[in-house]
Amino acid sequence: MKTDFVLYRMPYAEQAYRIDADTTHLLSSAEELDGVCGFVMAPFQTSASTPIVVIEGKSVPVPMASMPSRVAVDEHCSREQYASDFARFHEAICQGHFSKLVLSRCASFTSSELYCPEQLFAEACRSYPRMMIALVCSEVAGTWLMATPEILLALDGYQWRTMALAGTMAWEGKKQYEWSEKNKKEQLLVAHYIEEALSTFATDLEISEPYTVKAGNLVHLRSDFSFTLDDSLTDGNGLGKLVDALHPTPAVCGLPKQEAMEFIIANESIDRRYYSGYCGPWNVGGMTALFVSLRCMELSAHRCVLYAGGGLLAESSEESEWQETMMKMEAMRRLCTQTR
Ligand SMILES: C=C(O[C@@H]1C=C(C(=O)O)C=C[C@H]1O)C(=O)O
Repeated sequence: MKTDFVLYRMPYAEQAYRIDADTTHLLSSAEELDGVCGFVMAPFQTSASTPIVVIEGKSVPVPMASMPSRVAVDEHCSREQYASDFARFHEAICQGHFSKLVLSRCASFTSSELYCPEQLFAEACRSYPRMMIALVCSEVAGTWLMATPEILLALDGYQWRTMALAGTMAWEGKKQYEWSEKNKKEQLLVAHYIEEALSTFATDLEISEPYTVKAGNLVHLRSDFSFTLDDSLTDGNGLGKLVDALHPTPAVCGLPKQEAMEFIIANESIDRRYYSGYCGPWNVGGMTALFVSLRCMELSAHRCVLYAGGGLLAESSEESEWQETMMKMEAMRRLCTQTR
């Protein structure tokens, strides 16, 4: 049996690390995270077939693999399916059941040549220096590569951090970006949700004004949250509850949360699996940094399945939401269709 492993690299860092599993924990809820340490990869919704995977072992620095070789690819995706999903989601919002829902889709690429996950990881690190890059290879969950800009929960010294990231436009160089009311509203809904979710856990909460951040070929609107937590929480009792209170935020799910999650699972054509879950080191050598699993793909020998979604409000249009998912897939598409 192959050993599970993970390669990961923090935003702005040069060095990547590898953990080969001494043990892989399979958890059925975030509350079980208390007391374990290792690299975590959690799904959108935990189930028997998609448990929370924690790869525990020694984290060691690794050199980068060389460039990927030439691959020939083909795209398969269904616009009709997306359009009918959009119609269902949009109607539920317009009927007043939800103030926001995130609709996602996937696209698959096949190659006549084998994909080498370690090479794709190295290329992602080079291409996206500001993102957290992770390659998780797990017997149970499969092989996933992500290049994500979104922190779910991270510890910085004594300060805990999270962010409300939403609203998307194409990056067009350094300039003043004008955000539409729809984008501002989408981001504000996420920020309010996070503030509420943190209210029973956090003290000294500070929230920044929303500002524009670059993420690969895109820009988003982001506001930062920093706070302290009671020692009793950080001593390993209840931090999992905080993760549960945050995940899934309306940046990937919707409002109201529980109903939105049920609606998505029942009405979205794709099975999200680990896309829009979270991943990152959890108490590994003192480091805890969980990121939302976005801009990701699942890899098999000759095939990549890319995932992307976007927040829908009553004023959303199908064409512009589709374009947004195309732009969001671009970061991973570039990697798996590389022809150098
Ligand atoms: C859902 C995704 O991204 C999230 C949704 C965004 C949006 O709707 O504008 C922006 C950033 C992310 O929080 C994705 O990349 O698949």
